[in-house]
Parts: sequence; C-alpha cells; structure tokens
Amino acid sequence: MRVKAIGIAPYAGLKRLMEELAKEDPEMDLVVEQGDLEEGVDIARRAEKEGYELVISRGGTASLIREAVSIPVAEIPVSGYDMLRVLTLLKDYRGEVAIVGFPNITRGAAVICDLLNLSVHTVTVRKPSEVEEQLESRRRQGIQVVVGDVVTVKAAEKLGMHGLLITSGREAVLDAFEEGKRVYRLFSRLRREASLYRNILDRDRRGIVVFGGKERILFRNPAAARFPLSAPAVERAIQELVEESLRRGQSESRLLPLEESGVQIAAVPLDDRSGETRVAIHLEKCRFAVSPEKWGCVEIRHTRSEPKETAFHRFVGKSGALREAIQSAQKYSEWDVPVWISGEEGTGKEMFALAIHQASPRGDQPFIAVDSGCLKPEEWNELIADAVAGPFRRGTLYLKNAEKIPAKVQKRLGALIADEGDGPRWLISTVVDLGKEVRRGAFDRKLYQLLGRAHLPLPPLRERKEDMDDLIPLFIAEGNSKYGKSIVGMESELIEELKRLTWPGNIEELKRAVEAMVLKSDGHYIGRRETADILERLKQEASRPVGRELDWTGTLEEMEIQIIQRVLVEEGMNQTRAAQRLGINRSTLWRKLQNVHRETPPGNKR
Ligand SMILES: Nc1ncnc2c1ncn2[C@@H]1O[C@H](COP(=O)(O)OP(=O)(O)OP(=O)(O)O)[C@@H](O)[C@H]1O
Repeated sequence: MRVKAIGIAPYAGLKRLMEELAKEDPEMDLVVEQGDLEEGVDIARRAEKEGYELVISRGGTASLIREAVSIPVAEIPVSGYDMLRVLTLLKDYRGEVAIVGFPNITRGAAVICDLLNLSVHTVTVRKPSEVEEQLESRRRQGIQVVVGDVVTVKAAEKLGMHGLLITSGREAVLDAFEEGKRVYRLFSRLRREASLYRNILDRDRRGIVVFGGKERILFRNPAAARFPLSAPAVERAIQELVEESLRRGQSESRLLPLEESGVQIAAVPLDDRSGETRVAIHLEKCRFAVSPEKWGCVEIRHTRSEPKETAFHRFVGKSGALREAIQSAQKYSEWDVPVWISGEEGTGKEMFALAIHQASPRGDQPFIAVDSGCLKPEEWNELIADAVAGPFRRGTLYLKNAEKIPAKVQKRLGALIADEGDGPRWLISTVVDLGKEVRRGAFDRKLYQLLGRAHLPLPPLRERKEDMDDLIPLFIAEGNSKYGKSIVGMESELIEELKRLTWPGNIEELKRAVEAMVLKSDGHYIGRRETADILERLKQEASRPVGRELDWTGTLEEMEIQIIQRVLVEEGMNQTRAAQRLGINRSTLWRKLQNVHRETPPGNKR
C-alpha cells in the first residue's frame, strides 16, 4: 500500500532531506514543498483537495496544518539528537546564547544544556507573535546568538542577531515517515469501516436521524427525507421520546398515526463514548393506515411509563377468581405465546391484555388494539403485512371480538401463529363461546387449538361480587377527579342493592353507574335517595339478557342451556326460584346444569 503524501518543509534543507529519504522508502509516494506557518497551511489545504492522504511537516507549521485539514498529519519531531548537534556547535562559543521556541523545543533543550554544562537562556513562547518581542529584550541584554525553529531564526535575522536553526536529522525524518504510515493505515481502516456503516445506513429503509446535544442533527440517512420530521406531531413525539429514553437509559418507541399512515418512531440512546449525549431516531412507516377515522377500531398505546413489575397493580378486587386470573396472566406474560382471553363484555379483557403486554419483554413496544369487527378485508391484509415485516412485528397485537375475524384471515393467522417465526405477540379476546363456534363451523379449528394453549377466562362480575367492595371506592375516586367532587363513600344499603344486580355489562357498567352517581351526589356519601333513578335504570338493564343475545343457530339442547343460564342469572343464581320460573323441579334443573358445565369452554365457569 503506497501512501500519497505531501511533505511541507519550513526550510529548504529539510525539503531536500525529505525528498532524498522518500526515494529509499517504497511505501512513500512523497511530494515535498517548502512553506512555513500560514504558507504551509495553504499548501496543505490545496493538497487535501487534490487527494493527498497524509501530510508530513515540522514544528509550529505542523500544528497549524493539523487544525486546518482533516487528513492525518505526521510531525517531524525535534529530537534530542537535533538539539545536541546544534548545542555541540556552540560548546566553545564564549558569548551568551538563548534558545527561543515553543515548548517542544525548549523542554528538551533545557535538559541537554544541563548535561553539557552549558549556560544557555531558554525562553518558551506560545504564539509566533511573541518571538520577536522576546528576542528584542534578549538583544537588549547583549545576547547575540539565538537558537530555535524557523520563526526564531527569521526574527533574529530581522533584528540583526545570529539565528541558529535546529535542523532535523535523518532519524527524525525517518521516524516521521514511520509514524505517518502507521497513522495513515489506522486512518484508512477507520475510513473503510465508516464507509461500510454509512453504506448500511444509507440503504436502510428506515429513516435514521442522530441528534447530539441541544437538538443538533449530526446525521441523517437518505430514507429520513421521506418522513415529515418537522411536522408538529412528529417533532413533539421525537422530543418526548428523546427525553424519555435518556431518563431511562433505554430505547423508547411510539407509533404515531399520521394522515395517510402510521409511523413507528423509536429513540435509541447511543453509548459511543463521545462524551456527548447522542440519540438515534429510527422512523418506520406502517402499511396499515392508522388514520384518525379508524380510531374507533384501532388504538395504539405505549405503555412503558411504569416499571413492568407494576403492570398488574392496577387490578382491584380480592376475589379468588380475580386473583387466579391475575396469576395465570402473569405467567402468560413471561412466555411469548398467543393468549386467548374470554369473558362477557366489560369484564376487563382489554385491561388484562394490556397488562400482559406491559409485563412482557415487549412492554416497551407498541400495544395495538384492533376491533376485529371493524376491519375491511384489505385492511386485514395491511395489518398482517405490518405484523409480518413492518413495525408491528415487535409489539403486541390485541384482536378483540376475534369471533368476527373473517374466515380467510383466521386461516392466515393460524398459519402465522403455527409458524412461530418473528412477529408480534398475538392476544385475542372473545365474548362468545369459541368452542361452540368451532363446532358449528364458524371458527377455524386449528386457530382455536393454537389459542386454547393459553386461555384466560374472566368470570363475570356477578360471580365475584365481593370485588365490588374495592371497585366502588376506586370508581368514586375516579369520578371525584373527573367531576371535581370530594365524595368519600357510598351508603352500605346502596352497595348491597348494587350487589343484588346482575351487571350484564360487568365492570364497565359498574364504573359508568358509579360515575353517574358521583355526578348526581352533592354530599359526602352517595345515598339511595338522590340516585334512585340511576338504580332503577340499572335494574331494567339487569333484566336484559346476560352475556350475549340468544343464539338461534345451536341445537335444541344448546338453546335450552342458554335459556337455563339466563333465567338462573336473572334470579340471582337462586336455583329454586329459577326452577320455579322454568316450570321444572330442582333436581331436573341440577341435572341440566351439569350439561351447562360440560358445554362451557375449559376453565370458564359461568
Ligand atoms: N379488576 C379491575 N380493577 C379495576 N378496574 C377494572 C378491573 N377490571 C376492569 N376494570 C375496568 O373496567 C373497564 C372495562 O374493562 P375492559 O375494557 O378491559 O373490558 P373488556 O372485557 O375488554 O370489555 P369489552 O368486551 O366491552 O371490550 C375498564 O375501564 C377497566 O379499566
């Protein structure tokens, strides 16, 4: 490897020496020009433009060049030999001598003068402009001879003094050649590496932008131009993500709905030992159009605002059923498997799905909740494309009302899940009995079997009424902050009445009812009097069919089971009263109830 180098010699003799030595070095392709200080800098600048890869120069000239160009600069050192040579010359000189120069010269000179027992004044300067001033005052002291670099010698001549130049010897020049080649090799290796990374970044289809202190953009790849970086929503999201990622010292991401499609934005703090805070922003377009008009069916959340250990802390209620569900969900969150959550409307399915996501290793990625009933066929295609190869693949996709997924999509989902390749974590929820849907051919059997491996059945509120003792105060508190009230509780008689209702809309319905009561109440306690109309409405609601509408597609036996279930619920699970209403005796009811339990999906005790 030959190095195309430019030598910049501050004095003529050095030019000659460098040229002579370069001829003997097969790796050195050296052209030498003469130039001191600024003159040398101009030569170096020009040489860099002309494609030279290395500069070799000396002393102050080399230092100035280093500041001005971005190719490596090797310096011919002023060696001990050089100094020794010039001082030996002065050994027998009787008059006084001064050495005037930059620290690189005076430091070594002082030691040598000491060794040779020479009495020489050493004067250190920091700027070329100081040289003349120093020489002037030495001259006034009667000193006639000064030793130094080219600046010193030139100034001495101007003032009528004798200037002795410290010339560089062969060894110093050869040292500089070796140093230059070493630095050049290192430099070109780094440059090759940088160009490799640059190439990778330039071809990345993600937009990549690197910010360094005070929102300065240090780098952006060509793909970044496709993203509206200065759109207010994007700017805000980037700023928040940068702050968040630096605060936590980890990557943070967010899916942002933009006009024509969604964009996944991630902030990655860079630990590049530069001593400067740098954050890379990755931008990736979704194919799935997360447009505002679809916000009813698609919701994207970013959750890692709390430590993942607290994901399940928001659940209120001490019933065994709830605690059991939380335990299973915690277990499922650790495995990256699809989970099927079933339960009547408002039982907390989405809350569980979100908690599973948050507690999982994907918690810092987006959680995308999709209402399966809302999507058109082409939107399913986009959604799956983003799930397989787009930004959704790292997050969690929660498909609610999964019984409404079109048959074709069920098959594709089944194949995707069975494949177990890279892709999102799938969570799905249903309000209907999927087992029965499978039996009547309305749901894909393979998908059902894959989902059944991790099933989380959520019991309706009427089967865990003790949870209401904790839920009611929680919803009062939420109502207080929503409506600016300061209610401290609810009359116990009213609580008892609420517990007697069947709550077909479950926790969601309870929440809305309590909030409505908070809004109506003026005192510190919610009483029955001022909330009588709400209670009445709830009673009417409670008499509507529980769970879902009667399903007329099943067999006679299946419909009988549905009727028994509904009457039982409406009679507050009282079997005697239910049997009376149905016109059968209790033992017949009991026998039929055994069928009910057999028909219910595994673990879903209704
Ligand atoms: N154990 C609980 N503690 C506190 N709040 C709860 C609990 N369970 C559910 N909730 C609240 O009840 C409401 C309904 O829950 P969620 O939306 O998760 O139900 P869902 O089963 O997904 O409903 P749907 O079937 O209608 O989509 C939410 O506001 C949720 O925060």
